[in-house]
Amino acid sequence: MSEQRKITIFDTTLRDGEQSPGASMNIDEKLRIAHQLEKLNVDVIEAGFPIASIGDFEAVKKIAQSIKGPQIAGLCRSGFKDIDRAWEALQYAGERGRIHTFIATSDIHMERKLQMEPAQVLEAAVKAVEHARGYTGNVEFSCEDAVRTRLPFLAEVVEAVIAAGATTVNIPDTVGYAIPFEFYEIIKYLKDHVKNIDDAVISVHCHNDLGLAVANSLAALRAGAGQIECTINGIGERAGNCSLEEVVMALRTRHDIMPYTTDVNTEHIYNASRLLSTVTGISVQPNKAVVGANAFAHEAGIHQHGVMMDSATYEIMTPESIGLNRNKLVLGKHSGRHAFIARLEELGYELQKEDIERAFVRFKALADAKKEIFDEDLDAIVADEVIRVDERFKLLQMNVSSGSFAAPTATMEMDVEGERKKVAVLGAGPVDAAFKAIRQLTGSNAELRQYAVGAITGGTDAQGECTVRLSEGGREVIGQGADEDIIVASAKAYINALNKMASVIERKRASL
Ligand SMILES: CC(=O)SCCNC(=O)CCNC(=O)[C@H](O)C(C)(C)COP(=O)(O)OP(=O)(O)OC[C@H]1O[C@@H](n2cnc3c(N)ncnc32)[C@H](O)[C@@H]1OP(=O)(O)O
Ligand SMILES: CC(C)C(=O)C(=O)O
Repeated sequence: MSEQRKITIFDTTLRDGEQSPGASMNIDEKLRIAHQLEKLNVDVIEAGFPIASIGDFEAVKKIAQSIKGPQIAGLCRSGFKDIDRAWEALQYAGERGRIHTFIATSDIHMERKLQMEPAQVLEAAVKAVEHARGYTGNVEFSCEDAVRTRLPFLAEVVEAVIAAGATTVNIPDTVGYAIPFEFYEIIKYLKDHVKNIDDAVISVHCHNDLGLAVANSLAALRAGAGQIECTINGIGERAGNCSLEEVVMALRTRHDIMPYTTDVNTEHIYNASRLLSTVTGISVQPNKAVVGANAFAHEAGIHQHGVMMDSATYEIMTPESIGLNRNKLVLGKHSGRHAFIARLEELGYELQKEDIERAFVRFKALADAKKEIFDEDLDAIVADEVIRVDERFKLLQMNVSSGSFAAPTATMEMDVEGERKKVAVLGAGPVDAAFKAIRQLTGSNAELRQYAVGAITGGTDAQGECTVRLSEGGREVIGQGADEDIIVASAKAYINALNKMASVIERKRASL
């Protein structure tokens, strides 16, 4: 096996990940995720795009102030205004602050989008890097749409930005077009043709439009790349990015043929995945590699028999290696605060005393209605009682009558921006009546794009979990809610989505 190489893990969940439709996070939510990334021990956290909005600027600043350990990056276009704004937020991370500036280099992007000549793009790239170097010695430059860029021009840009002071040069597959052999050749070409290539770390940033983001990233390492950009659960623009958990676990599991290491504490992967789903409302598909609900489940008799004899017969990694701990205390109505707090801590939640108390009261109420409380129930409780408390619209109480005889009616009482309001409304069904009542009370015109209901765990006493996707003025948000009563869960999800929409609109308005 050739020499060991440490790979830099650059997490962009809070920037490219946030570009997933509906994944917008507020400042507190971003900070919560950043703390989890700190526990994972990623090398770099890309915290946002500071010039995009006041909210994003504040989030990057707060993360730069609070997170110790990982470097903090902020994205900016090649214009000086973007770079200045990025550093204004990143300066709080001191030497750990990284300016990440970019411009597209493919013919289609230069001609059709930027309407710039290649020479102008080259000049803008060099000037951006030089300007960023005026602030920090930690500058990353990305050639957007590198995979569709003519290779001699790509090499020219890479050489020029390294000469200008870029310490990391990123080669993104912006549209997820590459296949592994080809991506290997692109990185190899740069290694062979760029004179000063060893003066910078070569990074890759792969999108998943063909489902090849992880494979392409691994191929690039073989050709000499030293940094992988990735996101938790693979979220990101369109089909998403290279998934952190997949690429890191591939490196750990197949270390026999890939002599590369990372510093990621993989035991925090499962909690990171769950926390992100809870915060964004974007759940993980059951068959998702590494973190899906079925990733360590065995259905077929032959498999079950094998696993009973030796789990390695059908498991190529252990659940414990990603922090999925099967040996846990069973929580139920006879459990006390000690076991409850211990479980929350195992799940990665660090809560204030008063948050724990509120969550515990809700836990006891749920445990009265339900035999066993699962981790997913605890996630829903934390989401409702801790993560979503500072909201503009709150459900106070509701009652819905429905059936095959009387017209479905929802009576709803809400706190709307500090004012107690009540209404009774008829609907085509109970959910329709509840949603109409919420719309009347909040005055919202958002369009309902998707409504889904499921059970958090098995059994008829399971909590119902609802997901609601709303759109308004071209913006899309996802809301989630959970409750033993699925109509109440639906109302909570709708209200959660309205709160997210309000905060997205407010952040955008503040930045204009
Ligand atoms: C591949 C990626 O993922 S890149 C990151 C994508 N992420 C985002 O876009 C999210 C954040 N973006 C935003 O909030 C907004 O797009 C802003 C604040 C950056 C810009 O908003 P606006 O000024 O309204 O411009 P808009 O988004 O409509 O158009 C983009 C402008 O940036 C220019 N541009 C695009 N990329 C670059 C670049 N790398 N360097 C310089 N200019 C660029 C475009 O040519 C266009 O310029 P124009 O306004 O002179 O025509
Ligand atoms: C700005 C770059 C890194 C990017 O997100 C992309 O090209 O997909």
